[in-house]
Amino acid sequence: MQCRSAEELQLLVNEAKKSSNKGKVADYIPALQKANKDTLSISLFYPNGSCFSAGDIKENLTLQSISKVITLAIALNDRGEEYVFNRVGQEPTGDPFNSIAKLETNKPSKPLNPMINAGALAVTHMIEGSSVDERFKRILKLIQKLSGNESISYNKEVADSEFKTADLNRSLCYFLKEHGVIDEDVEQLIDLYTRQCAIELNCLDLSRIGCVLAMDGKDPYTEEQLIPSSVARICKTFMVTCGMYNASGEFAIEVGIPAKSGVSGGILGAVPGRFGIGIYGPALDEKGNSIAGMKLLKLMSEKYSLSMF
Ligand SMILES: NC(=O)CC[C@H](N)C(=O)O
Repeated sequence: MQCRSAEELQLLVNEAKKSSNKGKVADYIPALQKANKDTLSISLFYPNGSCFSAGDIKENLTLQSISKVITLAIALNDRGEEYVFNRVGQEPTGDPFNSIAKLETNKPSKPLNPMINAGALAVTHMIEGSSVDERFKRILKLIQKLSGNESISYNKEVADSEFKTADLNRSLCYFLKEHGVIDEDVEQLIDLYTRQCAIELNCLDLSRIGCVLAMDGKDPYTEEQLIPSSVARICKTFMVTCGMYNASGEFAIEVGIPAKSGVSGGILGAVPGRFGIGIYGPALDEKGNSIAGMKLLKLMSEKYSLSMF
């Protein structure tokens, strides 16, 4: 079953939106505090090009942690599975996304998965290119292709704001450097990472990216294989096991679709073989997931039988 109309979707949005007041906009990246806590929008994009939406889907959001899925796809392409997974693990942590704890206790010392900050920083380090600009352009280019929107760029204010305050991420990098997981200049890596997190798009763009992932990496319009299907499979698997931080298990039970969230309040969803989802709801729960976005996905999963389990 699929969503029959934007009106039907709007009713679910109205219901889910009620939970926004229990959440809080991210403030550890100062520029994100400007977001409107009560916003909730969604776009669903189907392989035949049809799209349903509710809320202001043209409102922009930055990718934040959602970018980790895209950089993983590039690193797997650039370096191959063996290289990537020798340096980053494949297991959920049960810890917050920016935790440093398991880097010390896990032996050998490597990040447990590519969806936590430590793992994502190691993955971004692996992206090939002769300069930060060139590596960043490669990330941006893939996002433009996946979303079919060449005008996507990054929000410099958000990137600068995170760059100035990213001391915890710097600590993760120095730890990784000490243990030989990365070997580049930390400021340079933080520059690239904060730019990747600040890539700015809207729900519609996000839902198109989700649709390509749902269709195993193939653009349903052009039929171009934008990401190899084996890479798309790995990305979607990490989205299931680690995509919603330390709420991924509960999310798998309650919603049951591959999804990745970011602290901007974005959620990228891919319902395998069916459609892509883009959500923006900046009020976050205590784990950093969009509180109304999670509620909306739960309502949708129940109504449209979306769970893959
Ligand atoms: N959970 C997130 O979205 C985190 C991304 C953010 N840029 C950070 O590194 O802290």
